[in-house]
Amino acid sequence: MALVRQRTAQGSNATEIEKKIKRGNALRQGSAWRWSRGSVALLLVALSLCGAAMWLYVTSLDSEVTETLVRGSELVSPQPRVYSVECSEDYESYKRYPGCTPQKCGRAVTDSVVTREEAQALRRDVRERIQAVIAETFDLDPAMVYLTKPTFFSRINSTAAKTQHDEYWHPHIDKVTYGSFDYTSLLYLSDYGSDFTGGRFIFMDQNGNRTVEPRAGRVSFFTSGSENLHRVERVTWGTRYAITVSFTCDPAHAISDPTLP
Ligand SMILES: O=C(O)CCC(=O)C(=O)O
Ligand SMILES: [Fe+2]
Repeated sequence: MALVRQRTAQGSNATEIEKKIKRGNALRQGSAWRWSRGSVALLLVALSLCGAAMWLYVTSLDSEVTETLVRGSELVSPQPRVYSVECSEDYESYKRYPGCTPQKCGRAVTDSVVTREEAQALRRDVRERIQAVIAETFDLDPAMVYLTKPTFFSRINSTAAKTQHDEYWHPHIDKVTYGSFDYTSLLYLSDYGSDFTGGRFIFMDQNGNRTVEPRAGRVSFFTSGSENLHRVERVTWGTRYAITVSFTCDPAHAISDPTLP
C-alpha cells in the first residue's frame, strides 16, 4: 500500500513538474512574442525619427535659412510688412533721380494688394497697384517710377536647367544683373509647400539668410541694389509660378505695359 501511495505521489509530482515546464514554456513564448513586438515598434519609431531627421536635413541643405521673414501660411494684410536695410552705394554710380532713386532701402511683403483669385486670373492693372505700393512704401513719386524690362513670367520646376538663364538659384543683385532695375517686385502665383517644395526666395544678408515663402497673390518688393542680394532655392517638386515686375527711375529705360497672358 505504502508503495502504491508513493508511486501515486511520484506520479502526481511528475504531472506537476510537466505542468510547470509547460507554463514556463508558455511564459517564455509569451515574453519572446512581447519582446519581438516591442522591438518592431522600437525599430519603426527609430526609422520614422531617422526619416524625419533626413527630411529636415535635406530641406535645410539648399538654403540654410536663418530666418523666415514671412511664412507661406501667414497673411500679411492690410499693411505691407517692411524690413528696412541700409542702402548700398550701387545707386551712386548712376544718375540720381530725386523722387525715385532709393534713399530709403528695404524689402517688403504684402498679401493685400492682389487677392489669390486675382493672382490666378492675372488682371492687367496689377502693375499699377504694385507701382503704387512701392511708391508709398519707399516714399516715391509714383509718376517718377517706370516699368522696365525684363518684366517676366517665370515657371520653375525641378527639371534640369537648359541655359544659364534657367539657373535661377544663383545669388545675384538685380541692379547688377539687369542694370536698369531700381525696384524689383515679385508677384507669386502659387503656394510654397502645397504647389511646390523648395523655391523659397532668400535674402542673403551678411548675418544670415532670410526667406520669404511664396504664396499665390503675395507681392514681395525691394530696392534692387546689393543691400538685397538674393537667390531662389531650387524647386524640388511641383511647379512654381511668379511674375517679376521691375521698375526703374531712368525714363530712358522705361517700357510700356507688357501684355500679360
Ligand atoms: O522668383 C523669384 O522669387 C525671384 C526671381 C529673381 O530673383 C529675379 O527675377 O531676379
Ligand atoms: Fe533677382
